[in-house]
Amino acid sequence: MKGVWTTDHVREAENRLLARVPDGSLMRKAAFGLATVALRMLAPRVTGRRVTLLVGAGNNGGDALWAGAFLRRRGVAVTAVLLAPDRAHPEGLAALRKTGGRVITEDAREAVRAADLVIDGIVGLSARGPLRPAAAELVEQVSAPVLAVDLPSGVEPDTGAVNGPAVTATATVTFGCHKPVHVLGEGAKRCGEVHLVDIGLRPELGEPDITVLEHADVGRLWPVPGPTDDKYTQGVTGISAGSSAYPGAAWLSTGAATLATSGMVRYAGPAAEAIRASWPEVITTGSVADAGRVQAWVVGPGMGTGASAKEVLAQVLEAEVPVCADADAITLLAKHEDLWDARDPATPMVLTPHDREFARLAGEVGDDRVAAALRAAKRFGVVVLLKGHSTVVAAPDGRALVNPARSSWAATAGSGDVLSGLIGSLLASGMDPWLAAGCAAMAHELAGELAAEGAPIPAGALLRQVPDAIRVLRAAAEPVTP
Ligand SMILES: NC(=O)C1=CN([C@@H]2O[C@H](COP(=O)(O)OP(=O)(O)OC[C@H]3O[C@@H](n4cnc5c(N)ncnc54)[C@H](O)[C@@H]3O)[C@@H](O)[C@H]2O)[C@@H](O)CC1
Ligand SMILES: Nc1ncnc2c1ncn2[C@@H]1O[C@H](COP(=O)(O)OP(=O)(O)O)[C@@H](O)[C@H]1O
Ligand SMILES: [K+]
Repeated sequence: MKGVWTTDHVREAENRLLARVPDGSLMRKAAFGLATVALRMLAPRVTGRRVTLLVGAGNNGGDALWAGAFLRRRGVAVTAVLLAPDRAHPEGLAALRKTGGRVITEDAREAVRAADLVIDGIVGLSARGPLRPAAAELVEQVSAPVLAVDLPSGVEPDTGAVNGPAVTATATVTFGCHKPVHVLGEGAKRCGEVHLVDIGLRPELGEPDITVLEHADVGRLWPVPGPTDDKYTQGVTGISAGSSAYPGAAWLSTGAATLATSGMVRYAGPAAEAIRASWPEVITTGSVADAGRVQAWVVGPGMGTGASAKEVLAQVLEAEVPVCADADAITLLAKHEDLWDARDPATPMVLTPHDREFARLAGEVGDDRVAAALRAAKRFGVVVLLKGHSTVVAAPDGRALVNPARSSWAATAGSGDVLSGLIGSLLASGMDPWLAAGCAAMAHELAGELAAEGAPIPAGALLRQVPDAIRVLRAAAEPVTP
């Protein structure tokens, strides 16, 4: 598991650390790590290569200047462009000048265009809003790889939001820990490869604000049948989905539950015949009332939002087993407040809205997706999985998890139905609902990646890769044999 800390918490931790280490040592450590990554990006030839530093008003620029001094000692031709000459970090500037680095304050276009590598030290943790026009104009001239200091300038550090001109980095060096920008939204895409440089901050940081699961974590958590298990003991998943208009949603969701875990799947709804034909191992009935016992329900995909769908949703909520409510079930819950009364608040529930469903339920998502999901989770007493390129999973107790996607191939019609089936089967296995949603999000994204291999895919292709995705996750959890 990887931890992520908000800028406020990073700053507090930095202040505690700064109080007990010699002046300037932290920045030099950070800059040395930055220079090391820069050298790797320049390799194999380093001497005589041209590195241009874009230097802003604060310590972010200070890091870039100190790194420039380290690079000079390795024979790199370093030019620093000072965007705020009066406020450039004095010690960093002195260090660069001492090593023979060139410093310019105007006519910087050529230095930017001719660079082999650009280091973005325009703004870091104190960044607010997009790049200012002068910086934006310079950044537009860049064609070389960009190494961002702490974060790509112009991106919001705590949300990853991009609301105007911002740097797109080839790689980003983060100091001490990961921050929200490195895992959230457009910002995460702008970071490129993220390198963590240890500056001794970890002991000062406390509990992370956001968790990012890794393949091995999910592989370890994935339910595996034991020698004494049978089809019931592993948990039975119930799927209440589909309609005559949308039988495919039922097919995708049921298929995902069938492929994700070894227990049993029951389907209840109007697509029973179609399900029987393609998933013969699923026990099908026409209605939730006749379905028999399940350990978790998935409800909503393609079920419609009329009176009969509302009645079905109420029955599922009254069953007092964990529920994953998706798609139309979310719209129904937003429309009919009385539906919430059908639910036992102590029984786990996962809601899986995309942005428009979220807006119906809890207002516009806004830039801060983690805060929005946490707010809704607390308000409704449920786990909220907010879909998108970075999936956010928030629990009512304040836990937040982010699953950053490596590609966007999963953004295709019906792929959300697959996700709900995965979550349902993990809930049925008895997994904590926050982890169930997080593990499902990762398996889902990985299945999409494996299926796509660089070309668009339908949701059915993503579904078929679920077993391979589970294999990859479980393999990551196995100890490496020498
Ligand atoms: N505090 C520490 O001990 C350490 C800090 N480090 C570096 O310090 C950085 C934070 O430094 P600072 O707090 O001095 O602030 P920054 O360097 O992030 O920002 C400096 C100033 O830039 C201006 N600014 C804000 N938004 C802007 C925008 N969109 N365009 C242009 N200018 C903008 C503001 O006036 C702000 O105060 C970190 O990102 C990291 O790079 C590292 O050296 C590690 C140690
Ligand atoms: N840009 C994106 N990059 C990666 N994954 C995405 C992106 N947009 C959406 N997804 C994922 O694709 C799925 C889409 O679900 P949803 O919007 O419910 O579609 P549908 O209702 O058609 O199944 C979700 O799992 C979501 O997280
Ligand atoms: K930066």
